[in-house]
Amino acid sequence: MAAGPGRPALAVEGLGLAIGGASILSEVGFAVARGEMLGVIGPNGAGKTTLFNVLSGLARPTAGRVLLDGRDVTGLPVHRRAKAGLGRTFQTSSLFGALTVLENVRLAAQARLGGSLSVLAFPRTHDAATRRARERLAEVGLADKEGLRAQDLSHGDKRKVEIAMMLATDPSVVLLDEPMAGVGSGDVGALTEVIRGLHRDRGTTVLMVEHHMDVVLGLVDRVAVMHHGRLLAIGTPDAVMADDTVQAAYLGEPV
Ligand SMILES: Nc1ncnc2c1ncn2[C@@H]1O[C@H](COP(=O)(O)OP(=O)(O)OP(=O)(O)O)[C@@H](O)[C@H]1O
Repeated sequence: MAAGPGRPALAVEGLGLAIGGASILSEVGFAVARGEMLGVIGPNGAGKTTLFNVLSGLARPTAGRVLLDGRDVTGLPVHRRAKAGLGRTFQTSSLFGALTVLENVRLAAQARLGGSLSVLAFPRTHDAATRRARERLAEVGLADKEGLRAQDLSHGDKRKVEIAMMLATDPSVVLLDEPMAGVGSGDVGALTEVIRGLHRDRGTTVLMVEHHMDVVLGLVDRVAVMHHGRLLAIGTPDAVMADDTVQAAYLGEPV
């Protein structure tokens, strides 16, 4: 299939993942429109992180397909999907603590711009990467913290650096895995606004796993509810939260 404006930014069809006889994901299918923000929620162990692993290429599904802008990327490794425009942040911090904020983001920018081992080309790439890193840090509101060591930041600011690193790779679709995990209540509002900006100002397509229901429901266009490795429901926050099967899943009743 060729890429085109009417095509979903990301789609999955009949996704399944079985490990040692256990079915971790089963018949998961949905499509995310360009510029849409989709929340992925569900009780612990529902398969949300595994779904993100399959989307980003860390895990290979045993059934089904992943389509990025209409292109079948199911067989592509992580770095090829990243090159095709898929960005991801993780539940746990992926920063180099001893490096500064700017150095962390510059590394991501350099990876995108293509490093060169030539001593003649290096200064040029380095300058371009520094410029790009500073732009992305400004976008997430951390311009004044570029010289701090990453390990000295609050959890909320670390998450913002991770988002800046992801943005430095120019993704068109981003996967945010529990961006609020470990973030103090005082930082949740600012981080929520950074994520809202990704969507509103950049038009980035965003999929976000998050346990903070108030954050998810206040941000997203639609919510997908996972339960026992299956897609239980998908729709607007109001419709999904009014769904009896979703209520039952959260109360631990059989659905
Ligand atoms: N490599 C694996 N081998 C065996 N079981 C696995 C593997 N990866 C995940 N699982 C199991 O699959 C299920 C789904 O796990 P997953 O981490 O995707 O859930 P989750 O919805 O992200 O949970 P949480 O909200 O707690 O992060 C769990 O029961 C988990 O133990």
